[in-house]
Amino acid sequence: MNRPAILALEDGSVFHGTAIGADGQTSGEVVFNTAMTGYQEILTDPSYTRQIVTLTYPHIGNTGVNAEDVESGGIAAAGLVIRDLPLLASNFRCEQTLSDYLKSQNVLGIAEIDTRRLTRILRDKGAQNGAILAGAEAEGEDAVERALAAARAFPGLKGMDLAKVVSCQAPYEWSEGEWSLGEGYADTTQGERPYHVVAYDFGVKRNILRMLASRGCRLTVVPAQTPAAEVLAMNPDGVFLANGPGDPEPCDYAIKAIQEILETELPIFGICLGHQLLALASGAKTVKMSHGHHGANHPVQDLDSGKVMITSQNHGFAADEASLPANVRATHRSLFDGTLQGIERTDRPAFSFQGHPEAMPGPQDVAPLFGRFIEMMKARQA
Ligand SMILES: NC(=O)CC[C@H](N)C(=O)O
Repeated sequence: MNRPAILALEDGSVFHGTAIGADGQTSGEVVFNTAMTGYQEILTDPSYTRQIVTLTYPHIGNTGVNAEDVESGGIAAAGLVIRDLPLLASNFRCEQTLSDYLKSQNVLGIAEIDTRRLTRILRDKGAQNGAILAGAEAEGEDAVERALAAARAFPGLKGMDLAKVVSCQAPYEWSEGEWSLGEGYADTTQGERPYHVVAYDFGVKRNILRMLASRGCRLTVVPAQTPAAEVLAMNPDGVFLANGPGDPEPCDYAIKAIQEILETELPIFGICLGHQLLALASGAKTVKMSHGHHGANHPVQDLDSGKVMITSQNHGFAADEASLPANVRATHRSLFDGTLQGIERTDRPAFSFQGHPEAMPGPQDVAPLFGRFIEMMKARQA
């Protein structure tokens, strides 16, 4: 039996479809992601907290879901919007259908709407606040009115500090990710990983931790509001600033901590929200973008080499290149809209990237940035 669902946007657009997840109501900022694969990683990326994600690829759910392809402990997105849910989920790793997965985590989803029309609205007008009603909530003459009211009641992500909401509550150690010293070493897998990295958890994706661990990092993941003094007392070789949801600007605790860590000579590497926070801590400004970047095929240019990389992206805010102070250099730029994609401090061993070098989902072109962080720690140890 099909259950009804409604998606409403703050601009008054209304879509009628079928409920594929839990019944009830949800609201958030509606964004579109153009990646063709990775729906499970997208749903569980904490950076999507309070965002309703529509996927432009039309068939979503073909391979079902499994317990491994997750970027956090559960679904973080506020809702899912798709064109078509296949009748059958089929893959040797499939443990559950996408629909059962959404229901089991009490997350709403809507299918059988014109996602091309929706995407054009978001592209032309910018990301919209929106709401989904599903099941009994979507029935009755006043359902559309209630959906529009819920969409307009969402306050918007600007000014919203979500990093401290999704962050871990207590520090923990991370070692998942195969590590070896590499070719040429007799003993490739034994012994202690050589670099101790403290990672600020603003909503960290697990594949970032895996990629650091597999390059020789022992990781201590700490809550977003951990003061710099506590981090420095752990005597790290480097500090990592994670991705995360919401607006970077209100994260004053993180900006202050990063400023204090910048006073030392510790290597710092930031990804996405971590990049925006490094920019803010260095005196630059961030801005809300129109519809942001969410996809796995975004061309980004390395400004030093001229090389163009295909990258994975998920952000709705950006550090403003025009606001960079003299001791911050632009290192990367988006070839889609010219926005800033990477920075480095000229006076400190600190750099950051706006897109996702860990690329889950996505291409691996930017993965060497992890190696750059390792080289900085190696240089400091020497
Ligand atoms: N993936 C991220 O870290 C996103 C950063 C920030 N929340 C933004 O939307 O721009």
